[in-house]
Amino acid sequence: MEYEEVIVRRGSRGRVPMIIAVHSRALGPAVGGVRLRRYPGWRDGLEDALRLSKAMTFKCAAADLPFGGGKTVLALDRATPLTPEFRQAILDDLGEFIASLGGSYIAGPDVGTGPADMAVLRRHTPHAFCLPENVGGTGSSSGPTARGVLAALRAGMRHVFGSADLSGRTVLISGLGSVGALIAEGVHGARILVSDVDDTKREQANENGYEWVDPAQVLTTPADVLVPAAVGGVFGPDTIDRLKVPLIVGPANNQLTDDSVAELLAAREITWIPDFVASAGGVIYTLGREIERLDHQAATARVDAIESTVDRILKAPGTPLAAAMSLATERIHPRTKETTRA
Ligand SMILES: NC(=O)c1ccc[n+]([C@@H]2O[C@H](COP(=O)([O-])OP(=O)(O)OC[C@H]3O[C@@H](n4cnc5c(N)ncnc54)[C@H](O)[C@@H]3O)[C@@H](O)[C@H]2O)c1
Repeated sequence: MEYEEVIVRRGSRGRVPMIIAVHSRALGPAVGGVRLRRYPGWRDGLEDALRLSKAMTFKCAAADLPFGGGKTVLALDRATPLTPEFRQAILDDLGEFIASLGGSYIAGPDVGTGPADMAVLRRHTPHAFCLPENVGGTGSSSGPTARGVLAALRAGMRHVFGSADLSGRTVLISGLGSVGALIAEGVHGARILVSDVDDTKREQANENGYEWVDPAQVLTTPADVLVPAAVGGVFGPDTIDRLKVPLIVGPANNQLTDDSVAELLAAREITWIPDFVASAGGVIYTLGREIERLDHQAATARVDAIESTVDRILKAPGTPLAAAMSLATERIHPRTKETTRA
């Protein structure tokens, strides 16, 4: 089994299956978000926990963090309404569960949970991060996530265009949400195109002087850089033929339908910066501040170091995905140096 520990427990208050998967602690305590969503059965939740905890190991290792990969899934059934009381009961159960692990797993927010839920866990255990600002946490991670994407973008620009200067370049941002809007504010000098399935964002785009692109046209609109900042699974064998961009870098998780798409993008001479590298700014910053107790400057410097990580990945042979995976793997399993005796 490639996982260090996988525990499934049913909470005594909420009676919801809670799955904590610890993929690896080779580099430090396992960190990973708490996913609270409905599943056909708890075994489907288990699959998610296994897949996502492994992805966290690689995300942390690629970011050179002293943490391993873990994940929690709280597998709701399809029917029970998620009332505030029920939510509280589930989180109290989980808080006790995490406390019983003695620090081998540290929880953060993920799909279905946020900083306020982490504050509930903190009543039971110190092993939760990304707390609201009013209880001493760093609050939303969107700012450092956007900062990390901009760092990755600079490295990508240098690789593709020979300069990180965005003047006269066209940047197309898909998803004008909390991260996408901050990226748009940060791409100084560029012509900015934005797109969102939420049509009410059109006004926000107009007010800021961004040009609007219909979501159906995103994959066929020519631009210098495409920034996926909405949902995953956007690049697959049937969609990438239409792309008219030389560089893709953005925060959206799991952008490729599967890893083999990285080869197809490379064959089309499109530079794709792996999402788990580009999107790591939030986790780097919040862990740094709340768990490692770094000051703002030191944690921000770590986020900015995404630029040199991407430089390194883009200089390595093979696709950027293969290079990022191999960088992470080297850190997780450093090759033991052979010693010879005289
Ligand atoms: N917030 C973070 O710190 C963080 C960290 C790592 C990764 N991410 C990932 O980055 C992405 C953006 O995160 P966010 O916090 O800004 O989310 P968000 O929910 O604030 O914004 C997402 C935006 O995308 C839009 N959208 C949804 N589907 C779309 C589609 N098919 N085409 C165009 N627009 C679409 C939504 O209307 C929304 O405006 C997500 O994939 C998220 O998982 C976020």
